[in-house]
Amino acid sequence: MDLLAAQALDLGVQAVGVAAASAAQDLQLAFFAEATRRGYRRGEFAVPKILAGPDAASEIAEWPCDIVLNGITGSVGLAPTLAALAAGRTVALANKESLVAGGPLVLDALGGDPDRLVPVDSEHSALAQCLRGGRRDEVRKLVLTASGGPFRGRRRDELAAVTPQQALAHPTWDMGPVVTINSATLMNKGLELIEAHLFFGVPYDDIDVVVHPQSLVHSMVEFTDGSTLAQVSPPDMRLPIALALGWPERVAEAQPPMDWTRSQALTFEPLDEVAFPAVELARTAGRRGGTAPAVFNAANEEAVAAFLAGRLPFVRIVDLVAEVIAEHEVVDHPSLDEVFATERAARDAAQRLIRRESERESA
Ligand SMILES: NC(=O)C1=CN([C@@H]2O[C@H](COP(=O)(O)OP(=O)(O)OC[C@H]3O[C@@H](n4cnc5c(N)ncnc54)[C@H](OP(=O)(O)O)[C@@H]3O)[C@@H](O)[C@H]2O)C=CC1
Ligand SMILES: CC(=O)[C@@H](O)[C@H](O)COP(=O)(O)O
Ligand SMILES: [Mn+2]
Repeated sequence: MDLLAAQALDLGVQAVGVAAASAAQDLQLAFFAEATRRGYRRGEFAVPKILAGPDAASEIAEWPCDIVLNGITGSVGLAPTLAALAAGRTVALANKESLVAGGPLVLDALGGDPDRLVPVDSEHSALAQCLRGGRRDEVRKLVLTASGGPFRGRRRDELAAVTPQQALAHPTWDMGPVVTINSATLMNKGLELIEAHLFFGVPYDDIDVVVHPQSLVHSMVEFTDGSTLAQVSPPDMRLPIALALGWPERVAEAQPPMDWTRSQALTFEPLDEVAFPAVELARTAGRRGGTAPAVFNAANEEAVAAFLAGRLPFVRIVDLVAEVIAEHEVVDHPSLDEVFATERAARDAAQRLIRRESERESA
């Protein structure tokens, strides 16, 4: 809170949105405390408007600006994405879950201008850069790279007892807890597979996933003449964020480049689909379309929260998502209300399975 207040003061931020009313009060107090600490007097600093509540992020997303960067975790980011697009903004999208949950609704909201949705996710930024290298009818496939997470190389039976602390130790990226657990289960790559299909309109059959432990090649595009273009840079989000904010222009010195004077290896290996079935599950949900991807994501969000709270074993995360999907009757071409209702039902179903699992464990 103190850091946010200090940053808001430094940047002269006009408005801040927070989910909880108590957080709004804390932020206001932190803001005035920081201004006092700096010796500012009334009138010497701009007081940002602090919006609170479940609609705060959507309200902020509608504010007049050049571009909205959605860096919220979870499909709770869908409403702000849609609000920003409806207000005519361009959206730089880190929040992949909003595209997965509400894909066709988000694409419709672009009003025929695909440039209003710009990828921030490192793989999709890489793909967008590589796609500049040829015409769309020259693209044979997209290749998404995956670090493989902290448990790369382990068999399924070796994953049974892994702890949240182990799963949170990502080998190459420093990220928030949900996306980090998703990287460990490979659910992140499943979400990114659906995200790539929606961003670039490439069929699921033509999107591959390959494990690349160094996270230096952020993704690749293979063209019909046999050429593959790869985007390479150190694992650092400053580059994709800067590129998204300035798209299609590059921002000079966005981050330090690769050091090609140093010996280093770039390695690639196939994904172990038995130990990590998340990508195949995502492919099935994505191909099915309708509400299936929203269920995939919502059930996963619940399972990840339960794993982090010590209420669900790691290997059960993906199993549970598969079970919730199996129970779900897909609605084709859902409205926003139908997406929300589907998500609620998927979360309830996931919670029931998690409770049953905990009861079985404690019996
Ligand atoms: N970190 C990375 O390198 C990358 C992240 N992404 C994606 O970006 C998104 C964010 O990831 P990351 O930054 O790592 O996650 P963090 O956990 O670090 O940050 C998540 C942010 O979401 C906010 N948030 C959560 N719920 C709500 C809500 N209901 N209303 C408003 N804000 C909310 C949090 O606010 P608060 O702090 O107030 O809780 C927090 O600022 C995810 O979708 C992730 O997959 C994609 C590529 C790379
Ligand atoms: C930085 C970023 O874009 C993350 O989504 C990252 O890709 C996670 O890495 P893995 O999912 O490949 O482990
Ligand atoms: Mn990514």
